[in-house]
Amino acid sequence: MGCMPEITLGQTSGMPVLGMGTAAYPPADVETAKNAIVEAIRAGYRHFDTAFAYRSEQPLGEAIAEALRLGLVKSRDELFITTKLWCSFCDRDQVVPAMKLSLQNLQLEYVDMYLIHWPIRLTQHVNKTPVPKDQIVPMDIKSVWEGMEDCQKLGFTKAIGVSNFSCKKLDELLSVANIPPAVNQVEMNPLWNQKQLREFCKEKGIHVTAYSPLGANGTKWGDNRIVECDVLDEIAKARGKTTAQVSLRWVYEHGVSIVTKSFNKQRMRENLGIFDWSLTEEESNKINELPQRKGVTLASILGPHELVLEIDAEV
Ligand SMILES: NC(=O)C1=CN([C@@H]2O[C@H](COP(=O)(O)OP(=O)(O)OC[C@H]3O[C@@H](n4cnc5c(N)ncnc54)[C@H](OP(=O)(O)O)[C@@H]3O)[C@@H](O)[C@H]2O)C=CC1
Ligand SMILES: O=C[C@H](O)[C@@H](O)[C@@H](O)[C@H](O)C(=O)O
Repeated sequence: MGCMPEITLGQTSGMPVLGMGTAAYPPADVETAKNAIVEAIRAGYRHFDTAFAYRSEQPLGEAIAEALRLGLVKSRDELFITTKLWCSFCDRDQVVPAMKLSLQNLQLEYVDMYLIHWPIRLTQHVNKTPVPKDQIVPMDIKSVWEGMEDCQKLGFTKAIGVSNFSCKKLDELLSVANIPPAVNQVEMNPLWNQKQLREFCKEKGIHVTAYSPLGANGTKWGDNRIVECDVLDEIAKARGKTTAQVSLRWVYEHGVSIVTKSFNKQRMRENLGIFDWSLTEEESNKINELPQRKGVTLASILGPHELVLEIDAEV
């Protein structure tokens, strides 16, 4: 697989640049998810991305316990774990309790990174989507961030950050934050290159993590336009790689970290094979010219409500 580089963010131990995502579609049962995660640890993954909303915290926790039992890792510190505050907890007094709930699901004493999942608040817990319009309200960034800072100060997480924040939302956050966000996790792949947001984050010292780097192939929030892209396919064939590897390598060469999900033994290994080769300038330029389109929208999750569409439209 080649040696996996790590990124140092504040007080965290190094974050392996490629992590395993755990948002499965169709949703995986606890046993399936747990077994896939143990397999990923066996294959060499040390960075895992979960969220309260994915219901994958419990299987991830069980997989970590199992990996420790099996001796696949010697201590929990060898793993980098990210989880996320769901929108229904985006209220000053609910942030620390939500963090504790996630730790309980994970059977862990701390996570390495805690992110605000989306810059919006839901007034109720919902099990069904689309969410009724009257339950979707703006999030008070200042007070929610105070709760996130509490989580870090209390030692529940090594670092805090955000996800799906636009330049505008980051500006708002930076103007009130005592601890600046370490990370902004956003969709990024050859068809949605996030040029503007990446430049903004670089200037402000915020590290970008790319999600859905394969276009979320086969899920309800993505499609096959990356893994079946002609331009990527041509490069892949010429280099003896797969379109997925070409996409992941292209994302990696932009200085960001990546979370990508596969619960398939062969594909999770395939996705690790991006560190012992590089794209030529000509290949990169070809990929850079691909027409852009945003894949993952909040509207596809919560419904096409005005506030949600506003968030989807911001870059
Ligand atoms: N912060 C946020 O709002 C969001 C965060 N995320 C996080 O990012 C992670 C990754 O993003 P995700 O949306 O899952 O999408 P990805 O782009 O990582 O694609 C995952 C899908 O592609 C398939 N796949 C994996 N490897 C290959 C391959 N080599 N060739 C072909 N198909 C492949 C997987 O199926 P299979 O398992 O069968 O291999 C899965 O269906 C998530 O799991 C989640 O942790 C995702 C969306 C939003
Ligand atoms: O059930 C669906 C999944 O949780 C999906 O909502 C996420 O992957 C999402 O795109 C995210 O916000 O992270």
